[in-house]
Amino acid sequence: MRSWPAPEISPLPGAGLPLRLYDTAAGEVRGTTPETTARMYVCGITPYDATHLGHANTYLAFDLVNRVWRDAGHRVHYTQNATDVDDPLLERAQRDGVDWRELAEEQIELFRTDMEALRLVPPDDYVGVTEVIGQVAELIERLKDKGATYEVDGDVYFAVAASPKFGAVSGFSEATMLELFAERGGDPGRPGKRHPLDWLLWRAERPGEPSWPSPFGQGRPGWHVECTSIALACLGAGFDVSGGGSDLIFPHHEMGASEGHVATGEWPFAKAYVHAGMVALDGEKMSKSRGNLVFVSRLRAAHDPMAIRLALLARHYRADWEWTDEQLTGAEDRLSRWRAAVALPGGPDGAAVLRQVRERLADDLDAPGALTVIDAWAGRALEGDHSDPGAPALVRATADALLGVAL
Ligand SMILES: Nc1ncnc2c1ncn2[C@@H]1O[C@H](COS(=O)(=O)NC(=O)[C@@H](N)CS)[C@@H](O)[C@H]1O
Ligand SMILES: [Zn+2]
Repeated sequence: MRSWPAPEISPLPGAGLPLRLYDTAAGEVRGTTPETTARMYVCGITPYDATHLGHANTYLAFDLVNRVWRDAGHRVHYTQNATDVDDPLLERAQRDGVDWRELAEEQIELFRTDMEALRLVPPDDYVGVTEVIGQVAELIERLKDKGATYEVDGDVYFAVAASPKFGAVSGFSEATMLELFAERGGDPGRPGKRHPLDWLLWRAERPGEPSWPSPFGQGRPGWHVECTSIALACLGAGFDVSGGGSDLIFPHHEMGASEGHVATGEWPFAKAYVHAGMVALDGEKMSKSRGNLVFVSRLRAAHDPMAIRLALLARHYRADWEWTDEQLTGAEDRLSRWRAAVALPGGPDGAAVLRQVRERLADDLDAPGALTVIDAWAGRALEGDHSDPGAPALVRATADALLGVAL
C-alpha cells in the first residue's frame, strides 16, 4: 500500500547521540545498537475509528525514534502494517452496514492524511495484511513443519509449549497472561485446545466472512502472525525495535516474538520491545470499544496540527495520561511563543539548545525535557537576549528535525 508524503527534515550541524530506549523485555533503559541502517517495525492501525489521539501518541513516539536515529547518522528502514482484515473490523463493518474493504480503505486514507498533517515520517513499507495472505500462510507452514502447530475444528493453533522463550517479552505471570489474553481477542476457554494460551494462527472460513485459499484450507490469518510475517519479510529477525502501545505487550508482541523465534531459530526476534503509554479520556483508556475517542481530524479542523503535535510531545511517551482540552490551548501558547522567538534577529546561544535537545531525546525520548529547553531559550530571546544572531535559524531547524514541529 501507498504510505504518505514525507515531511522535509532540516539538516543539522554535527551528529546526535546514540539513542537509549526502555526495553520492555529487559525491564530497563538500554542503548540501541543499530547498524548503518536501523530497522524498526511498528504495529499499524486496525482501520476503523482512525486516527484517535491514542494512535497519534503511539506513532509519534516512534517518529521521534526515527528522527533521533537519522540525526545520529543512521538510515532507517521503517515498516508498518495495517490490520485490514480482523474480527473487530468485520464486526464494525457489520454494525454500520458497510463493506469491510471500503471501511478499511477509507479509514487508512484518513490515517494517512492525519499522519501527514502531524508531520510523521512515513514508513518505507506500509503493508496491509490482505496484501500478504500467501506470505503469512507460508510462515504458518514453516511453523507447522517445526511441529509447533495443531488444528481444532479446522482452525490452526500455535502450541505455546513449542516456544522456549514464551514470556520473555512481557515477563507476566500466567494468571495475568490468561486475563489479558481473554480481554484482547484470545480464546483461552475454547474446548479442544491443548493449553489455554495456545493462539490462533489461521481461522477457517466461517459463513459470510472473507477467506483466502491456503495449504490448510479456506480461511484468514490470526492477528499476531501477520506482524511476524511482515516484519520477517521486510526487516529480517533481530531487527532493532518492535514498537506499539503498551496494550500490545501481551498477547500481541509476546506471541509474535515466539512465532519469530520458532520459525527462524533466532533470538531475539526484536532487539528491543518499545511501548508507548495509554492516552485516556474521562478516566478511561481511549479505545474503540469504549467509544471515548478524540479524533485528530476533528481537532485539525479547528487547531494547528503543530499545536496538536506539541500537546502530545509534552507528555513522556511511556506515560499513561489523560487528555484535556486545556493541554491543547497550552500547546497553542507555546507554539506562538516559539514562533515569535525564532522570528527575532537573534537569541541566546543556539548551539547549546541543539546540544541539550539531542541529550534529552537520546535519553529514552525525553521530549518534555526537550520542550523545556526550547521554552527557556524562547523566553530569554523574547526578553531581549539576541546575543547569537544565528540562533533563531538553528532553533527552528532543531525543532523541525528532532521534534517534527514546523515553526
Ligand atoms: N488509548 C491509546 N493510547 C495509546 N496508544 C493506543 C491507544 N489505543 C490504541 N493505541 C495504539 O495504537 C496502535 C494501533 O491500535 S489499533 O488500531 O488497535 N491496532 C492494533 O493494535 C493492531 N492493528 C496492531 S497490529 C497500537 O500500537 C495501540 O497500542
Ligand atoms: Zn502488530
